[in-house]
Amino acid sequence: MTNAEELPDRRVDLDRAAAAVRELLLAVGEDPDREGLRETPARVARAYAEVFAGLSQDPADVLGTTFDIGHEEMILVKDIELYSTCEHHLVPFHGVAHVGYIPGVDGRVTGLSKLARLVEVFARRPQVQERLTSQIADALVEHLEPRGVLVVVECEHLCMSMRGVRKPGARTVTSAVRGQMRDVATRAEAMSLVLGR
Ligand SMILES: Nc1nc2c(ncn2[C@@H]2O[C@H](COP(=O)(O)OP(=O)(O)OP(=O)(O)O)[C@@H](O)[C@H]2O)c(=O)[nH]1
Ligand SMILES: [Zn+2]
Repeated sequence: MTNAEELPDRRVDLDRAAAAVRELLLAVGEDPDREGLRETPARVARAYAEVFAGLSQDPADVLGTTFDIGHEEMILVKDIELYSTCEHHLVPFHGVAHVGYIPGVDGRVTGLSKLARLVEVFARRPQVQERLTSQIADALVEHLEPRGVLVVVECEHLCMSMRGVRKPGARTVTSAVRGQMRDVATRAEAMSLVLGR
């Protein structure tokens, strides 16, 4: 995938989503026609369109803007807040991503905000945290051709907090390391920057 035109049209079907939410309310024993719920199916459909907007976004568009500043050392943006949706239970998981890379031989970099936008593209989809982490890393490898990439994601999963095992506060940490970031010393430097709050 190189540009938005090549993506299938995956914009959310609002009417279909609203009908499904109405069915869900009926299934749990609610009355979707009572005053407080009357607008809820349409409202939830719009909310889902926002929460899953990443399905119709292409990381190539986000990382299309690069500039050559000849910087060859590590660049790390940390504590990028994220909200995603667990694909198993369709409830949120939220936390932070730390995204770092070492530019390629040409020293080309992307704008710092683009790293946060890249996180959004993949977070706003039904996800598991491991895939979210590796997709961010692999998109950077594909589009920036950097020497190395490190992505660390730390999240609390509401499916573990509000239901199921009910362990609020448990945080899941995942990482994806590519290229020169695999070197022990480089990785240690990146991790010390991530952990140094
Ligand atoms: N590896 C991984 N697991 C996840 C993620 N989000 C949710 N899960 C887990 O997915 C699993 C689904 O397990 P199932 O046994 O099929 O579903 P369940 O009966 O609802 O499981 P419980 O949550 O243990 O009640 C659970 O253990 C969740 O904690 C994620 O991002 N990565
Ligand atoms: Zn879950």
